[in-house]
Amino acid sequence: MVSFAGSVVSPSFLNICNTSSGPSSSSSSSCSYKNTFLPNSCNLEKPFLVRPLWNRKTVCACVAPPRDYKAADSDRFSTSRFNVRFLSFEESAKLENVSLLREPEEESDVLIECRNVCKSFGDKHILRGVSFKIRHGEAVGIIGPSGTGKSTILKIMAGLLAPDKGEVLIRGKLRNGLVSDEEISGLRIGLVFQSAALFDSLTVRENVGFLLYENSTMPEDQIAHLVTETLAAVGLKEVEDRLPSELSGGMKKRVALARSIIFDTTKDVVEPEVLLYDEPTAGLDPIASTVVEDLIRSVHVTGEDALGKPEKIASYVVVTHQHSTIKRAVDRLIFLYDGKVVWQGMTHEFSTSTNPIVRQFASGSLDGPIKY
Ligand SMILES: Nc1ncnc2c1ncn2[C@@H]1O[C@H](COP(=O)(O)OP(=O)(O)OP(=O)(O)O)[C@@H](O)[C@H]1O
Repeated sequence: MVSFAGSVVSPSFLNICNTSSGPSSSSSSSCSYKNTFLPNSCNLEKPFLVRPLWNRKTVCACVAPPRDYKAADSDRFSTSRFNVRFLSFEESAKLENVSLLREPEEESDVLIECRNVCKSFGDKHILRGVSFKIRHGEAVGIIGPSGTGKSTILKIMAGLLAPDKGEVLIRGKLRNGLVSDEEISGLRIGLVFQSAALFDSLTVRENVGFLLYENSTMPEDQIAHLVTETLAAVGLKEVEDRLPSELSGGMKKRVALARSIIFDTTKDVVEPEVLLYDEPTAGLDPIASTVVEDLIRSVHVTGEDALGKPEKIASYVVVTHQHSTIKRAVDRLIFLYDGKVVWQGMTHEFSTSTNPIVRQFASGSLDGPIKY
C-alpha cells in the first residue's frame, strides 16, 4: 500500500513509500557503505565525508557544475538576466533540431510521463494539455511566467492533486487518481515545498526523521544517527535539537532537503527516486542559493551496478524563477505558458531559442506575447 506519512500534507517533503514491503530484518550494520567525498558546499577547500544516500554500493558523487557547463557559459549567464545573443533563425533552428535529434528514445528510461494533463480551479483553466516525460537520471527545470501552473503540475506529478483530464504514468503504469489511493511501487517521489514547510513544533531531528519515526521499524537511536549523518550531508552540524524558528531561511531549506533525501537504510531494496523541488532557492541570497543549488546537484547521485547499468539514480525536477538555479542545477528545461508546454530544450539552448515567448522571458522584456 502506498501512503503518505501520517496523511500529513503540510511538511515540505512527502515521500511515497511502500509500507507493505516494510523494512527488512537486515540491520544497517550489515550494509557495506562505501564512503564518498563531496566537496563541502560551504568551503570547497575542505572535503567532508558522506555516504551515498541512494544505495549501498560505490557511487561517484560530486558537487558539480551543470554537465554542459563550460567556463564560456559564465559569460552568457553573468548578469541578473540572461544575456541573450539572438542567432539567426537558421542558426537557431539548426541548434534546436540538434537538440531534438539528441532526445533519447528509450521508453524504458521514462520514470514519469504527463500526457495531455488538464487542471482547472473553478473557472480558471490552469493546465490545458501538458505533456512531457522525465527520464531516468535527468535534471529538469520547469520554468514559465507566474501563475502558469508550475507548482500545480509538480503536485500532480507527486500525486497530491489529480488531473481533471489526461494521464500521469509512473514507470509506464497509469496512475488514476491520487497517489495515496493507489498501489504504486518501483518509484519514490518526493516533493520539497517552496516554503520548506517544516513542522514548527518539532525539532530538526524530528522533522528530518519524520517519515522514519512514523513508518519504519528502525530503532530511534539508529534514526537519530541517520538524521545526524544526513544533516552533515547537507552541510548542517549540531542543529538536531533546534526548532525551525531558530534557523535561518537557508538552513530551513537545507533541513527540508535533508528530509527529502533520508531513507530507511534497513531496506534491502531502495527504489529509485524522483525529487521534485518547488522554488528551492526563492528568497535566498545569491550565496545561499549557490549552496542549495550545489546540494541539489550533489544528492543527484549517479552510479552503475556491477552490470554497468545505472541504478537508483534520483532524477529531479526543479520549478524555479532563478537564473542561477537554471544555470547551476538543471540540464534540461520545460517552459510552461498559458497552460501548455511551449518549449523544451537543454539549458544552453534556452538563450538561443527563436521562440518568441522564450525570447521575451529570457530578456525580461515587456514587449512580446506574454502579457501581464
Ligand atoms: N488549490 C487551488 N485552488 C484554487 N486556485 C489554485 C489552487 N492552486 C493553484 N491555484 C491557482 O492556479 C494558478 C497556478 O498556480 P501555480 O501555483 O501552479 O502557479 P505557478 O506557475 O507555480 O506560479 P508562481 O511562479 O507564481 O509560483 C494560480 O492562479 C493559482 O492561484
